Amino acid sequence: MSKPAMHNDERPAVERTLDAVRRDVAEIDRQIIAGLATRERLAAEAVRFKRSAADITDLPLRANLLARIDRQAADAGVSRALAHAVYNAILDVSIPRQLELFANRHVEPTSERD
Ligand SMILES: O=C(O)C(=O)C[C@]1(C(=O)O)C=C[C@@H](O)C=C1
Repeated sequence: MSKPAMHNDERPAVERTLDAVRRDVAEIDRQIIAGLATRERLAAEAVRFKRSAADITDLPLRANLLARIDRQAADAGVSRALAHAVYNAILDVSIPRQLELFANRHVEPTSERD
């Protein structure tokens, strides 16, 4: 896409309204939330393949994920600080949730007669 022509004061010649910018931001937020919902479902699905809680809290797994995120952030021009803050926040919620699902999977159903 070509850049809009600039005035001498460096503002775009065709100025968008703040409302238009906010609508675009809201659409990006919708996509982020939709992606997070899909990610949560996939993380829950991954629990089925875990043999122990340690498979979920595995530090090399987290380190590999963050290394991949670093590369993707660099390619996209996103700062490492933002990418790490976002993904550490995701994992800080996602891992305890996976552990909870794992624990529930391993609870034997109690007998109705007990
Ligand atoms: O890749 C896995 O095995 C997962 O369980 C997914 C996932 C993730 O949310 O990205 C979950 C927790 C791990 O520490 C790292 C990866």
